[in-house]
Amino acid sequence: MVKILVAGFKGRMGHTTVEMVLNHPGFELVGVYDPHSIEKNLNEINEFSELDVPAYHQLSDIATGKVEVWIDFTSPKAVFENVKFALEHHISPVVGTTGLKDEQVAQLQRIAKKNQVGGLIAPNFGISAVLLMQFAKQAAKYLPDVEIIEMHHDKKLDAPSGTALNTAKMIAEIRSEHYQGNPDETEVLPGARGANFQGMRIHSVRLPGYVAHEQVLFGGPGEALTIRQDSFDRSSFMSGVAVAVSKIGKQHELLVGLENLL
Ligand SMILES: NC(=O)C1=CN([C@@H]2O[C@H](COP(=O)(O)OP(=O)(O)OC[C@H]3O[C@@H](n4cnc5c(N)ncnc54)[C@H](O)[C@@H]3O)[C@@H](O)[C@H]2O)C=CC1
Ligand SMILES: O=C(O)C1=N[C@H](C(=O)O)C[C@H](O)C1
Repeated sequence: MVKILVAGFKGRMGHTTVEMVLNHPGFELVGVYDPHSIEKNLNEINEFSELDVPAYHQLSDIATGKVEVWIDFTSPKAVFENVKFALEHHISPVVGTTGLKDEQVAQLQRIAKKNQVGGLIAPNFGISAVLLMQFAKQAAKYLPDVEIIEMHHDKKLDAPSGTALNTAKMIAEIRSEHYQGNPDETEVLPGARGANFQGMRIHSVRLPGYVAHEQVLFGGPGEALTIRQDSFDRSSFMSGVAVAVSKIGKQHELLVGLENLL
């Protein structure tokens, strides 16, 4: 049994993850963490009243010796400290939280190496999104003019989404940086052309009712290609999280991208 702590357990993803862990025959939930929660035990929540799982509110209270894998669905402000804490206590992080800066990821990778701990940061655990990113990278080789539209629920904190930014980074591995659009264009309303990543424009939509969706649009002379993925429900992320938890114990470095474990 893999012994797991879920950080951010009161949130949308954290709650879905707690249910997945409890229903998985190979996983054991040994703790939950959320400094903004009031419960001391998960059994104080009605649907989990039969369980006995300690709920922690500060990092220093966590019984680290009992935890093998730290699943993190928290917030862009919290994730760095959480993952650093896990790595320094020889706990493998499986991180879905977005918003880490490149230099923070590099620092965490150094800490993982020093402590010989494996881990994964995945901008998206949904297989449709993993495939979209790979297909987009392939397409950009032939159609290098690209714009990304990501659409999310209106409670999301970061923009652009981690998936959109990662899509742009993957495309940038094979696309040379260049300006797209008319060099003389003006934004009549500031921001109209979206964020700019090496000339690729990224547009972020936030609307109630949406979960997580992305379109990558390619245009060439006389033709266009659109690649789209939709997560209609947060269960779409759970098989990816489960795969990562099952495989992470065999790793000795901090990986980025679920494709590294598929
Ligand atoms: N990689 C993936 O496949 C996915 C990633 N995400 C990402 O996961 C993160 C969480 O998303 P949601 O669940 O929608 O957010 P949410 O706002 O519903 O939940 C976040 C939870 O984290 C808690 N929290 C805040 N600071 C904390 C800390 N220091 N330690 C532990 N918990 C803390 C909050 O109290 C809250 O309960 C976001 O960054 C989002 O982009 C979301 C869906 C899929
Ligand atoms: O906040 C979300 O909901 C999601 N966040 C991730 C991201 O920023 O890409 C993954 C997915 O899009 C859902």
